[in-house]
Amino acid sequence: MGRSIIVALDYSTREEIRSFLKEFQQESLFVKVGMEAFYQFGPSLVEEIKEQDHQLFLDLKLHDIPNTVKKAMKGLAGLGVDLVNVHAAGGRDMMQSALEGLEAGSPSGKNRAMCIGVTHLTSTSEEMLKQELHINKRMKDAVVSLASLTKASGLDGVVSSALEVPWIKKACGQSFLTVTPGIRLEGDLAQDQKRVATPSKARSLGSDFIVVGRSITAAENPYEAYYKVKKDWEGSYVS
Ligand SMILES: O=c1ccn([C@@H]2O[C@H](COP(=O)(O)O)[C@@H](O)[C@H]2O)c(=O)[nH]1
Repeated sequence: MGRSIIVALDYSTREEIRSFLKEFQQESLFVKVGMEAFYQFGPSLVEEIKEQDHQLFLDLKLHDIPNTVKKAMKGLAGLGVDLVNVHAAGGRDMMQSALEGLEAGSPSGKNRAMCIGVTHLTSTSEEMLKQELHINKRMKDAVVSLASLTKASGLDGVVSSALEVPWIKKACGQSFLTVTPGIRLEGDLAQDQKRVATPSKARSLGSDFIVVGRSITAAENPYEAYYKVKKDWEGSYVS
C-alpha cells in the first residue's frame, strides 16, 4: 500500500456517491465508507464500489467485547475490503480478536484486509482529553501510548491526526501505517475537527494516508477539489 489520499464518501444519498464515482471511471481511487453510508446502504454499497476497482476502507471503528468484535470482523472480512478498523481503547484482547476474526473470514487465497486502531479521534482537543476523558497526558503522549498498544496487539497501523505522526513513527517504526483524517485545504473551515493539517503538512509530517471528506465532497466541484487536494499532497498536478 503506497502513500495515498482516501476520500471519505460521507454522502447522505446513494445517488450522490454514484455521481461522485462516475467522475473517476478512468482512475482507481482509495475511498472510505463510514457509518453514515454503511448504516444506510449496507454491504451492497461496498460490493458496488469494489466492482469498480476502487480500494476501500470500511471505517466502522468496532469497539465491543473481544468475542463480539471477532465475529463482526469475520463477517466484514467476507466483503473483500482493503482496510478496516477498531478503537484501540478496546484493548489488546479485543484487537487480537479482531485480527483472528479477519483472518478466519477472509476469502481463501486472499490476504486479509489491513487492520488499524483508532487512537484519539481528530475531533478531540487537548482540553477535552483532560476535562472530559480525564487523561492527564499531552495529546501526543496519549496517542503514542495507544499506538504502541495497537502495534503490540499485531495490528498494521493507526488512525491519528497528522500532527502526531512523527512521534508514532519514532515509537512504532516507519512501516507502521498512519492514516490521518482532520485534513483541510488552506482556508477551509475546521468545523468539528480539532487537530487539523493541510495535505502538504500531513505529507511533510510523514502520514501514509490522508482521509479527506468535506474539503472534497462538500466543495462546489468535488472533482476539481480532489485534484486540488492531490496537488497539495503530491506537490504537482496529476490528472
Ligand atoms: O479520528 C478520526 C477518525 C475518523 N474520522 C473520519 O474521517 C472523515 C473526515 O471527514 P472530514 O469531512 O474531512 O472532516 C469522517 O468520515 C470521519 O468519520 C475522523 O474525522 N477522525
